[in-house]
Amino acid sequence: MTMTQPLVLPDTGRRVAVLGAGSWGTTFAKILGDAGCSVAVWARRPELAREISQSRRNSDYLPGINLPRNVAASPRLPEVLEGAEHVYLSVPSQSLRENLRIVKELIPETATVVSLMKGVERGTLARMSEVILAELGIDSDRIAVVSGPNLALEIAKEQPTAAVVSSTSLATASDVALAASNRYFRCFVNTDVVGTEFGGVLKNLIAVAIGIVDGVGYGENTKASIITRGLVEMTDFAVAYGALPETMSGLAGLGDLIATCESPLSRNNTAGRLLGQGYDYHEVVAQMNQTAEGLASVAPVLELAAAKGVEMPIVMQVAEVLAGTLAPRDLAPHLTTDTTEPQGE
Ligand SMILES: NC(=O)C1=CN([C@@H]2O[C@H](COP(=O)(O)OP(=O)(O)OC[C@H]3O[C@@H](n4cnc5c(N)ncnc54)[C@H](OP(=O)(O)O)[C@@H]3O)[C@@H](O)[C@H]2O)C=CC1
Ligand SMILES: O=C(CO)COP(=O)(O)O
Repeated sequence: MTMTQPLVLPDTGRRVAVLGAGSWGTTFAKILGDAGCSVAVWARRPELAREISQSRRNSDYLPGINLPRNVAASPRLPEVLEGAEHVYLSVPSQSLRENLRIVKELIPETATVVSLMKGVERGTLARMSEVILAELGIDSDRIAVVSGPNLALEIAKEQPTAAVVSSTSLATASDVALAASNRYFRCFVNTDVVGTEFGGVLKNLIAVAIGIVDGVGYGENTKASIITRGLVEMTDFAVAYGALPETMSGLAGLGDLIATCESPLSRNNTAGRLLGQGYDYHEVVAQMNQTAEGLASVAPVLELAAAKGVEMPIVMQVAEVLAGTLAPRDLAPHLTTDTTEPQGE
């Protein structure tokens, strides 16, 4: 049996930690490393930690991508978190709370905690920043979220991309944006945490709808109709929860909606396409070997929408397709809940 080596990092820049070595955690570690940070990654599987540290590769999630030398990984949380100024979280949303309970005592007292995730917790209906606040009990000014049109593999290939960093503290958002901006990744800042987080959650649901109609074989008119009406649903919902409408027409809303709905790299889009091709929910879950957050977020988003009286006919129909009560081919025409009356756009 090969022993896991201790974490060795060049002392070149500010020390940061990334928890989660999937496609986004690893890509974000590369972003931070290429921005000059010294990056410790937590990979729960020792063999993956070894590959990242020794070969500077993550062949499971980012085949063909080389990681910079200031990125190293370990399966041992204490050495990953030691001295971290920023802690970036990139595990599946539904597992965040249990993971925070494990790492709580290990997070340095003054560290900024940054969510890279795009989901809502089932049961509590909490956004990821709310789960962080509840579990860590830290000042909300020490929490930031990152969102935007950020398909991991494209960024890992260093294709120019923009993102939004949001925090209740503009100083915290700016500090994270500085740490995470490099020649191919540019971070903008805002203080609309609600809008920035919900943008990432909601576009996943519309991307599932797009995948469904794609799988059925419908064309561009159908998809453009769903994207456009989907943005209305996203905006109505987020604004009802206090988001600014301009956040939804920016990178974290429309920007991410376009990227996710257009790309076969999107796991949500892919899951939808499988549904549209006739696979049922369980078959789709079994075929996905990466996180498709939208599948778990549908129910909590519809609960949140109902609580504010927001109508979300597209998301509702995604839920029905997932439940097997609506045929995928019947999703597209029903862009409104009421077909007896003409509706304003
Ligand atoms: N991929 C992308 O393009 C983007 C993703 N995001 C968001 O980032 C978040 C993470 O997604 P992504 O990296 O893509 O997902 P992946 O499926 O690629 O990776 C998931 C990671 O979490 C680990 N993991 C799985 N289950 C658990 C658990 N119960 N406890 C601890 N760790 C666990 C996996 O470990 P193991 O390998 O051992 O299973 C893996 O390291 C999601 O919220 C997603 O929406 C945001 C922007 C872009
Ligand atoms: O959030 C993403 C792009 O911004 C990634 O989308 P998927 O999770 O659907 O792959």
